[in-house]
Amino acid sequence: MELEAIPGVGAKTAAALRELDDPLATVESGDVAAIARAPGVNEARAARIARGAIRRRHDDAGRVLATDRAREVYRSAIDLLRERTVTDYAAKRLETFYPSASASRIDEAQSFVAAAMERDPDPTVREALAGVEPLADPPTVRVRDRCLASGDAETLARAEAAVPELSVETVEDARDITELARSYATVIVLDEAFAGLDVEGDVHVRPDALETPAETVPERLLAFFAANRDRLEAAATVHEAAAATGTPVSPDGDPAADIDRLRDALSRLDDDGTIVGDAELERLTAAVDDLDAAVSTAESVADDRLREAIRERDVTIEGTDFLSLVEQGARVDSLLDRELADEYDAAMARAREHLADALRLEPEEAELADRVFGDDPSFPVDHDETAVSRLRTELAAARDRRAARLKAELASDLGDLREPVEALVRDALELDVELAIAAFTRDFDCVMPAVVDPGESGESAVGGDGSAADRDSPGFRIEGGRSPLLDVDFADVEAIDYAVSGATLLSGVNSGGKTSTLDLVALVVVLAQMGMPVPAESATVERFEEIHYYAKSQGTLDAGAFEATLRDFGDLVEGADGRLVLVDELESITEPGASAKIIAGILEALDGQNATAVFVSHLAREIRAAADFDVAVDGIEAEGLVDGELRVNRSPRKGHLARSTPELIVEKLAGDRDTDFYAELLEKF
Ligand SMILES: Nc1ncnc2c1ncn2[C@@H]1O[C@H](COP(=O)(O)OP(=O)(O)OP(=O)(O)O)[C@@H](O)[C@H]1O
Repeated sequence: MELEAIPGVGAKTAAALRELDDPLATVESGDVAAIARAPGVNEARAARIARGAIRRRHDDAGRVLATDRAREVYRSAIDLLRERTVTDYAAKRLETFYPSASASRIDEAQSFVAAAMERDPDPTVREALAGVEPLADPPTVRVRDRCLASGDAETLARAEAAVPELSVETVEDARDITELARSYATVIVLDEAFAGLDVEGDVHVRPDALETPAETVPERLLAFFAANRDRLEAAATVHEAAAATGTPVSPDGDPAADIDRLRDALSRLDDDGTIVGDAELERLTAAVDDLDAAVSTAESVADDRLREAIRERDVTIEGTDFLSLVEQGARVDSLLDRELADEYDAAMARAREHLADALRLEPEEAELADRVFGDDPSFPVDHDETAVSRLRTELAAARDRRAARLKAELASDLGDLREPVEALVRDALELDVELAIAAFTRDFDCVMPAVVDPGESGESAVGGDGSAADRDSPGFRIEGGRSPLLDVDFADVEAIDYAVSGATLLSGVNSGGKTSTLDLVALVVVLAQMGMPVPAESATVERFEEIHYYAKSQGTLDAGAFEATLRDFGDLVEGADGRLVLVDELESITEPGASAKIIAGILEALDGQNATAVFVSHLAREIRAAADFDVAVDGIEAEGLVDGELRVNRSPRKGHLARSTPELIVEKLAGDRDTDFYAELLEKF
């Protein structure tokens, strides 16, 4: 499949996606973080691309959300889910769920979601998730003591692209290589032709060096793991915490990467990509760093020793010595040599001992250190700078060799973990998606709905009453539905039952819950077609082609807006099969008489088709009168007035025109007051 075949992916986006390792597989995986690694593609865009790929896979070109209000309900659904995520990744990944009209897409989403619903949103796991993020590629590290060399232009170009960390040098002959070996600690020659070359320095002929980056530049892997240490440790903790709750992240129980090995490798790595925890490397590093200070302390130690020895001795100078001192400018050192030879030797031994101890030198290193304090007596004691410098060079070389070996070893350990840790982190992030769905399920007492085929006649979601059952469209049936979108605490939301097949009016008292019922129906259908659980005890919904939800208009429309609205409905009733139409008080757009006629006309047009429609209206009686067919009416009934407050049964009653609020009040007054006026008024209703 071509990338451009994915809905929403144009030539520019496709070019950006081609920068990914395996663009098609990445886009198909739905891994929003991986898609967002393409240049210029942020996570929101990545979610849209992933959604496009899903649509493409399921041949799902339709747009189920057909109106602004329907799209708002979807946003609310997504927000309720997203609020339950811990990571940004999961929040974005949830956006790849959309209400679909494709049975295969809904099945696919439902099977993922059904497993997610079983998860336990354990607080320790959620806490650990806070530190998990998609793995980042650290900036390229520059390694200055190693270079690649080749005599072939094509190999040089490949080397530059494959190993940007190292300098790439052109060489023509062994002389060039010898020259390079003077400037770089290590030279890696890429041409087979130089095999067997004998030049001085650390020169390797490795034609496969570009294919084995872990050996050529272990720094790359080390930098990757160092930069991602916190994320990796957090992901490891997620896996451990999830396993401890008895519900491991991966279905087969084993994390994608060996966590003990990962933790061990990370403990050997510093945040800047250097090696830690190796006593020998630490010894050598400290020895190089402390060398000057240790030499100077060793001198003081020897001086103290000599000073003490001299102070305690009576030195007898023979006349000839005294004369030679005075006449020939001979130095006291020569006297020291003769008179205090033993003490001088002891002081020097003390200095050497101190140096070896302070720097924790190994015997062969100590031999070099011995030369720092030679046999020429002097007071104060002096050191041999050349010997110090040799010692420094030897120690630094040993340190660098050790570091290089450890880096190579660690990189080879980490090399095996490079791929698995990607999966380790992705699984942890995916777990967050699942836990959000599990939390949503628990918080709103959700069930997995049945989503039935529009063409399944006799499978009506409504059934039960004859009129509805013989329709082709199953419509929806919700039992014990409780909307989380209400302005009351979820605990206080009253459960409602409602089922509709075909077109119906929904009447009822003011504030009885008509709008809330439409919201609940829309939310349940949107969630069901996303493959998500719904807030109800049970629900069966038709797999609708489109959801048209019109919110109540904020007042009478002017002529232009009215005409536009009417045209919308004109389009809506054309080919309305498979559509869910929810309309809230359409009468508010114009004067009541005209409204009733318009609503009656729309219902008539819908009635002949396999559409499911609920029109909330206070004009049910007038609409019925204006319609040429028997309009179905449901009603949210007030059970009565208690202390001036309506007591409502929130579940709409099927085939029932509910009394309006004014009618209820007149009825109450007719009962309370002893005048004919209210009784006569009541008869008019
Ligand atoms: N199922 C319910 N459980 C608890 N409270 C509810 C429920 N349904 C509605 N309510 C409460 O009733 C209020 C009014 O509901 P809603 O706006 O849906 O009524 P309505 O019938 O559309 O009113 P109107 O006829 O004035 O447009 C809501 O704001 C909410 O506080």
